[in-house]
Amino acid sequence: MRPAPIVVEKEALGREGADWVARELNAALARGGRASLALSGGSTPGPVYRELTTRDVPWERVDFYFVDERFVPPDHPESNYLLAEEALFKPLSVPPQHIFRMQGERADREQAASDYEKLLPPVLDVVVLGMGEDGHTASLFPGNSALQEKERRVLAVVGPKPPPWRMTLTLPVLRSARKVLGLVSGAGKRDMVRRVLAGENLPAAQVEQAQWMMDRAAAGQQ
Ligand SMILES: O=C(O)C(O)[C@@H](O)[C@H](O)[C@H](O)COP(=O)(O)O
Repeated sequence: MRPAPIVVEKEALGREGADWVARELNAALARGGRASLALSGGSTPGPVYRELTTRDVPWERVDFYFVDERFVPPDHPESNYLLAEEALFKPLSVPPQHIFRMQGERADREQAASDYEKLLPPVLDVVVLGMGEDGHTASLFPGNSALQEKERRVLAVVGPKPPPWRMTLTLPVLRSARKVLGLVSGAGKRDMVRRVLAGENLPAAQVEQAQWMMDRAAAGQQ
């Protein structure tokens, strides 16, 4: 069943998002062993990542993965890795062996995607998603054939959001994740939020277990 969305003040999105992720990571760690956290890019998750660095989580037991990556080098301003590195990995001093990066600098995009499949755990514990105004999530864009993928866990795709070439987890991976937080902010996404929550045939609506968390503007409350 699709969880009811959580609506918070814009300034509280980072804090509430971080509380949610920290709680679910700790719940996953309470089962023993390590926990996996997969990160998205875009503008909305940054404040959540920064807040997370102050949360009480045994970070040395967390492995970091990526939901998607743009085909740019890891020090490029458009790199999702760079965002996570600055907001999360550096402040937490995460050792490199706990960071599983999508290699956006590779020329052979197909090979880079299939290499990443080998790194992914069978099931991700916690996933952070965003959503675009067109209803995309991860780098799964409306109308793209990647949405039909049933076998491959990671694909190289071309999308309308620049930079166009991207690597993305596929729906089977996202749909099998234990906990998914979808972050949305701004009035520009209001219409799409409504359609996704109504279960229309849009990429973001396919991840049915996602807990969407948004500010009032995205929820159409102001
Ligand atoms: O790397 C990316 O582009 C993404 O992971 C993408 O799916 C993003 O989460 C949404 O486009 C929302 O992005 P904003 O938060 O910037 O609106």
